[in-house]
Order: sequence, then C-alpha cells, then structure tokens
Amino acid sequence: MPKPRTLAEESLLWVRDLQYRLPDAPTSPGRLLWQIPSLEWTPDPRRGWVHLSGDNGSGKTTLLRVLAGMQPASGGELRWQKGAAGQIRYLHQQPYLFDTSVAGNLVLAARWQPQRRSAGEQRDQVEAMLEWSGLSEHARQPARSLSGGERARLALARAWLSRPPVLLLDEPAANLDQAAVEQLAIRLEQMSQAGCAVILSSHQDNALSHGCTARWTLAEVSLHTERMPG
Ligand SMILES: Nc1ncnc2c1ncn2[C@@H]1O[C@H](COP(=O)(O)OP(=O)(O)OP(=O)(O)O)[C@@H](O)[C@H]1O
Repeated sequence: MPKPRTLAEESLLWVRDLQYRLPDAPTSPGRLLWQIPSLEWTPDPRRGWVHLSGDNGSGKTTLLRVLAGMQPASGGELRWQKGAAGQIRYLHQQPYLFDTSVAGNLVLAARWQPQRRSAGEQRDQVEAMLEWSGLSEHARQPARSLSGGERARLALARAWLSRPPVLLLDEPAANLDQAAVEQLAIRLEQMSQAGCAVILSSHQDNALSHGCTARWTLAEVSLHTERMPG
C-alpha cells in the first residue's frame, strides 16, 4: 500500500482560516485587516516568484511578517514544510545594515548562518556574494555610505549568502530606478533557479510583476491568488 502523503509532501506553505486584526482596545476584537480561508503554495520548481500586491495599507507588510513568523496572526493556522520551517528570511523595505564595511556585513552573515562553514568556505561565500551583488569595488567602503540601490543589493546578498529556502521581500523595488529593478529581477531569477521560494510585495507594475509565476492580491480584506500562464 502506498504511504499516505503527508502535509509536508503536499505544499511548501499551508494556511487555514488565517486572519489578522489590528490591535485595538483589549475588550474589542479590532478591525479585520485580512483573512485567508485557505491557501496552499508550492512554487513551480526553479521558476519565478510570487508577486504580492495591494493598495497602501491593505496589509502586505503585515502578511509577510506573519508568514515569516515575526508577528502572530489573530487566528488560524500557518505551516511551512518541515525543511523550510525556521529558515524563512524576511527582508525589510529599508533593511538594517551593520555599522561596518560592505564586506564586513557579509562576513557577519557568513559567521552567523545556520549551517557550519569553515573559515575558508566563509571567505569564499563573502567573495561570491560581493561579485554576485556587483559590490566588489565597494568591499571596504562603510555600508552606511552606500547609495540606496547599493544598500538594497548588499541587503539581498547578505540574506542570500546562507541560501535560505524561502525569502520574503518587502517592497524590494522601492527607491530603485528601472535599470536597478531589471537587475534585481535577474538576481531573483537566479535565486529561484537555485531553488529559493520568493514572495515579494510591490504595488508597482514593473519587471518584478512581469517575472512572477503567481500573483497574490490583497483587496477587501481577502487574498486573491492567480497563477500566471506559462
Ligand atoms: N500595530 C499596529 N497598530 C495599529 N495599526 C496597525 C499596526 N500595524 C499595522 N497597522 C495598520 O495596518 C494597516 C496595514 O499595514 P501594512 O504595513 O501591513 O500595509 P501595506 O499594505 O504593507 O502598506 P504600504 O503599501 O503602505 O506599505 C495600515 O493601515 C497600518 O496603519
């Protein structure tokens, strides 16, 4: 008899009756920001990302933070596949950079990653991420002196260094010009081809919306999902 398929084999993300209510007076349940009766998501293998959109204030950041486990939902259930649970990385719209050099930020990420790496491997990872992000020339520069676009690249490289299975990006295109958004789309493509499941929020129509394989839209307190053809 075939073994019954377990939840973990079914989907990367599994959600039932998840909802978020805004904090309110202790006696009142608070205004419902969004509710998701049912959602099961497994990205197409090595292809594209989820584009999460919605009007300002619709709750995109809150949803990403709940998915990342950084904020509790008001109710419902949320489960990540066993191999991904505990390894979900969330990247803030204005990521915090450590007050050290560009390379120093990557060195710290290499040192604190979940997997153990030798000193030589960590050095290789830092070199590879400097090159991947196009920041090799800036390696010794203080991270705080980078431009907005360069800061965003460093933050992404720092998150990607440890190859998390899931990456949640909050408005990664904010403050980027069109060329930088197109470069970001290329990097995201590489990440998804390497097996990383990406959900990113954006309220703009740009290279990030064109490269997605699914669109999730928050509207009227609900999440509407649509799979892109192809
Ligand atoms: N702790 C809180 N207390 C009260 N209201 C909150 C709290 N956190 C979030 N909100 C409200 O929840 C709503 C959704 O916020 P959220 O940042 O998730 O939206 P968003 O879709 O990401 O918005 P934007 O596109 O403007 O970044 C906003 O109206 C916000 O003011």
